[in-house]
Amino acid sequence: MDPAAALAVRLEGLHKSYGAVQAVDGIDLTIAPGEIVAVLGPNGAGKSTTTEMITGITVPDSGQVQVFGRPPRDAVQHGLVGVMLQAGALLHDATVRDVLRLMYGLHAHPLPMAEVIQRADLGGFLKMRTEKLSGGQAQRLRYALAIMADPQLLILDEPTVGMDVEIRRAFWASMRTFVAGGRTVLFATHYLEEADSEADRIVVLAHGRVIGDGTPTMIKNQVATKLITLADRDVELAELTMLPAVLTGERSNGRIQLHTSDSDATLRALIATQPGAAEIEVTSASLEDAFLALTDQTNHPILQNSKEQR
Ligand SMILES: Nc1ncnc2c1ncn2[C@@H]1O[C@H](COP(=O)(O)OP(=O)(O)OP(=O)(O)O)[C@@H](O)[C@H]1O
Repeated sequence: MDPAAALAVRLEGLHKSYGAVQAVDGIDLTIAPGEIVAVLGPNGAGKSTTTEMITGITVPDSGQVQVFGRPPRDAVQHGLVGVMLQAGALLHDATVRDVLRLMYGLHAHPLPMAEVIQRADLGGFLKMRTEKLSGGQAQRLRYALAIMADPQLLILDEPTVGMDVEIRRAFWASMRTFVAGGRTVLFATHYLEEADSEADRIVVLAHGRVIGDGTPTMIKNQVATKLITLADRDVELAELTMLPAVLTGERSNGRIQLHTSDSDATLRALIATQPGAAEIEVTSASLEDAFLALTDQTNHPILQNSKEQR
């Protein structure tokens, strides 16, 4: 058997640009069957472009994509892949039931319709027209369409956008039971918390490249960074950026901002070595800030290969 067929997803040297924008800039990634993988990254990191290439919707400029050892479109046609794209178009002027029936006919071996409706929790609004659905309801319909073919690999691009907290929780609970039998899931998200609670592996993308790949705990330690700010007087920025665990330092609105991966270590050294340091504050950095610090800090991927240390 082709060894690639034993992998759910294999990406090799993937590149895709749109004009001057390098959306995906050399991604290598393998995903084994049964893995639940979150692709985490800020806006424009290349998450959607990557998921679109895995589903065959977007063709890479260079590099290879294999899904269960097949070209992506082939895998989709064989019902091996279920896809839920961000804001995927839903048929207009039709009810939820109409959409389900229409799509159901396209699959060779679909799940029983009652199971699709129950798993996506659509029972309460089958007669509603698609244009009247709330953001969260539309997402549940997209989810139903994704699982309908009884796929081995589910690809979900920011599946919980527009869902309130309760629906989000129910969605993930349903998803967990659906994949419990060993299906593979790849989902894109902006939310570290969601990646942490739902995935057993997190791949971090920034600027179209993989900058991290590991367990949620490992990635959380890397991206859940802190921001230390202090008055911009009687201290030297260059000296502060040399303190332990500091990732980046900059001046902003009359203050100095230090991005740190270990605020305790940075603070101890700051107090010990900088008598002029004043008006010190420590806050949690936003995920966007953390990504920026991680990608600014170095030109080479700093977290890569962390998977091997799991
Ligand atoms: N069809 C397109 N035409 C032109 N540029 C595009 C297209 N699709 C994506 N891009 C650009 O490629 C880059 C990567 O976009 P992509 O949507 O893959 O990122 P993302 O991580 O999914 O972002 P988001 O979280 O905002 O959806 C961005 O700069 C985006 O503007």
